[in-house]
Amino acid sequence: MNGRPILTAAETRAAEAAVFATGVTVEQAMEAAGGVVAEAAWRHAGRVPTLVLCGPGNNGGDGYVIARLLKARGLKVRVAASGEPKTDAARAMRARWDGPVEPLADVAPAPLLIDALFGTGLARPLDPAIAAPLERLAKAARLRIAVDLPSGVGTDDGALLGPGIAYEMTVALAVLKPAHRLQPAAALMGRLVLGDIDIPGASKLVEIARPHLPAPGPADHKYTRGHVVVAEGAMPGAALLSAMAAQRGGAGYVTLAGRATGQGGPAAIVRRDAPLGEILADDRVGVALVGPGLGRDAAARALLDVALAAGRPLVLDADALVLLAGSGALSGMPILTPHEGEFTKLFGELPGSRIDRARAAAERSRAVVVLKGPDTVVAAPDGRAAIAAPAPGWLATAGTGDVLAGLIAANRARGLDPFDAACAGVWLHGYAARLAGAGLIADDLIAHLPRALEACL
Ligand SMILES: NC(=O)C1=CN([C@@H]2O[C@H](COP(=O)(O)OP(=O)(O)OC[C@H]3O[C@@H](n4cnc5c(N)ncnc54)[C@H](O)[C@@H]3O)[C@@H](O)[C@H]2O)[C@H](O)CC1
Ligand SMILES: [K+]
Repeated sequence: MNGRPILTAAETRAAEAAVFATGVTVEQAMEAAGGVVAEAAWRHAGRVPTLVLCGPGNNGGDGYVIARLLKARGLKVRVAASGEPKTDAARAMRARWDGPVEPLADVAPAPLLIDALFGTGLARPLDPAIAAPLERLAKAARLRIAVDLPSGVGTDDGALLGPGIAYEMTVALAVLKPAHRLQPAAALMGRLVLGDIDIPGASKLVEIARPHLPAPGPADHKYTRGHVVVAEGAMPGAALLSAMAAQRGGAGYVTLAGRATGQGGPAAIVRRDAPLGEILADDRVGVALVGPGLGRDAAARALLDVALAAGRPLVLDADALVLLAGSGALSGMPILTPHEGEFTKLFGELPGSRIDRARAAAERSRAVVVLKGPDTVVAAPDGRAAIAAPAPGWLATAGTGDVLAGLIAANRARGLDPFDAACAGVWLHGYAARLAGAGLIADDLIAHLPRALEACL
């Protein structure tokens, strides 16, 4: 799978254990971890008086190493701890720290705060006796750096288990964890740096990577590049946005068909008033996109039924998802693109993290599920899943979902597998949003798609 692996706390421990089984010691891994964080802190903050907060586990162990290494570089470093170290490796690192260790409760702040209280081992919400001084010291500092994770977030679900402090930098150790990309935790990370400590991790969960989308070759023509048919329903503006996004997103041929309610848009988009079933009977149709502006009435239902029966690759969005509520497994592995509200209507209240929920929904529906949001998750029925890197909050505006559906449709029509097509669409969408910048509207995203595509050649 493309993209940086993301490992849960248990998977990270298993990856560490596999390395320890080869003869590497925990102390060596901890020295390496402390080394990468000290280096990153030095490069980020320079010669700044520093306070390192150490917890009871191996995250705290990393903290004692960081304190020693920064002190060796000539920094003024103080250490405060929430208690005595509880692991052998952390005790060993505590013993190698030659300065005092102050109690957390009443320690004075410093301009740089390094938080090594808890990492992947946090098992429950932070006690106020730890959360209160952490918050006080973070507020008084000028710069805040988190070791592996901000203390007080759920590693696997990104939940808030502490004061929700925003850091300037987080140094993820060995691999990314779900909390680095899942909200609300992801918003606290600041600059996210991956600290390589030579512990390889493989996972069925990755960060969505820039896709490779080669330019059309000499043998390509409009149909090999992908023919996207977008169903036009009650609100034709939404379908037009999807159609334009599919077109600028690389599709060779885009047709609007269905209720023939719309007008306007580029002359290169073909409008047909033949019955949708007749149009989808053409085996050169690469994908049918149904849902944006579809409506929820009998006519909408009829269009959806025609598309479901046509046997073409499908992308189902918006109203189509609401109409699908209560249906079981779907055939042909369609791509479903619900936001939270549509997801709940479609699948009910599922337990677990956004990743767990998207995976369960994908398995149940036999579809690729794109659970949209500030931390979009893509999941396939075979367990593959991917999380998008943070995209600009400016995407929270009308029509951007229609653009995403069109982009995913274009990538599916060009022949990508449903999971890869969904990931490619999400990546292009986020990248186009960064190019479009502050105050973007959905139409601006479409205007920036050619440059986003160029980045993938
Ligand atoms: N990824 C790697 O290869 C390496 C990671 N390292 C660092 O180790 C931590 C994980 O260490 P671990 O000891 O498993 O967990 P923590 O330090 O996060 O904390 C466990 C410790 O805390 C207690 N505890 C849990 N929740 C609470 C709470 N709410 N209040 C109080 N105490 C709590 C628990 O009982 C334990 O005693 C990882 O993040 C990296 O930073 C290593 O350096 C090796 C390489
Ligand atoms: K931490």
